[in-house]
Amino acid sequence: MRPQALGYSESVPEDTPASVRQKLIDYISSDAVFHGDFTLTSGKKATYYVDLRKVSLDHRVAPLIGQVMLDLIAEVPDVVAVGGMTMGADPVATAILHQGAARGAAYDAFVVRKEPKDHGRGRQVEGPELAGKRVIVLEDTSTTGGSPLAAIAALEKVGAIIAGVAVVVDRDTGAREKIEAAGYPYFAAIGLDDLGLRG
Ligand SMILES: O=P(O)(O)OC[C@H]1O[C@H](OP(=O)(O)OP(=O)(O)O)[C@H](O)[C@@H]1O
Ligand SMILES: O=C(O)c1cc(=O)[nH]c(=O)[nH]1
Repeated sequence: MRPQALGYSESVPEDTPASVRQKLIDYISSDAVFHGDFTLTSGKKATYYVDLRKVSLDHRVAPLIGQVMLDLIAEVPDVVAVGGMTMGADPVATAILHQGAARGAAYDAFVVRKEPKDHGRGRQVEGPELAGKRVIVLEDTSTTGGSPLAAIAALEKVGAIIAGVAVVVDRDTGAREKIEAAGYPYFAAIGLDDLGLRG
């Protein structure tokens, strides 16, 4: 509720999608960008690393991620579930699930294991049954696009229909091109220019 005592309720700004996205960019810039020499999952070398786990597991920032990602995928029709390759995608998926529920949007979440489980039910995709269902594959940070393509292979094996790939931070190093060339729409919430990381 807005404070009545101010007497100028018109001037108390609501959060807008743009202001929420800017808050997220600020948190990522201050808490999740590390400079140095890094080896990436693809084996490539890099001079900075976006450790999105630092913010996707932070109670102040996870709700912002959920809201920004909901806005990013809002126009993709008939999507019933979101998720991706564990573990970077996992907190992003649950943020969407919870923020979506708060908005009345019914997205379930799923987790794709890096390898099928070698006991129990032997599943690689955990969560709801996805055969014949449209899903969005999530990524926290995307470099080559190899991880979402591996997640897609596992999802298609269980009959899911891929409606697109949505990433929080895109490093602009070929993931979009690779995903689109494979025939999937690619959505990115935040890029190098937003984070002041472009060359
Ligand atoms: O676009 P790509 O070249 O596939 O690289 C990006 C992937 O690398 C990171 O995961 P990582 O493999 O470090 O695993 P983790 O999420 O389990 O930490 C990140 O979370 C992405 O999933
Ligand atoms: O390519 C990667 O492995 C990678 C890059 C990055 O900036 N952040 C991350 O979590 N993974």
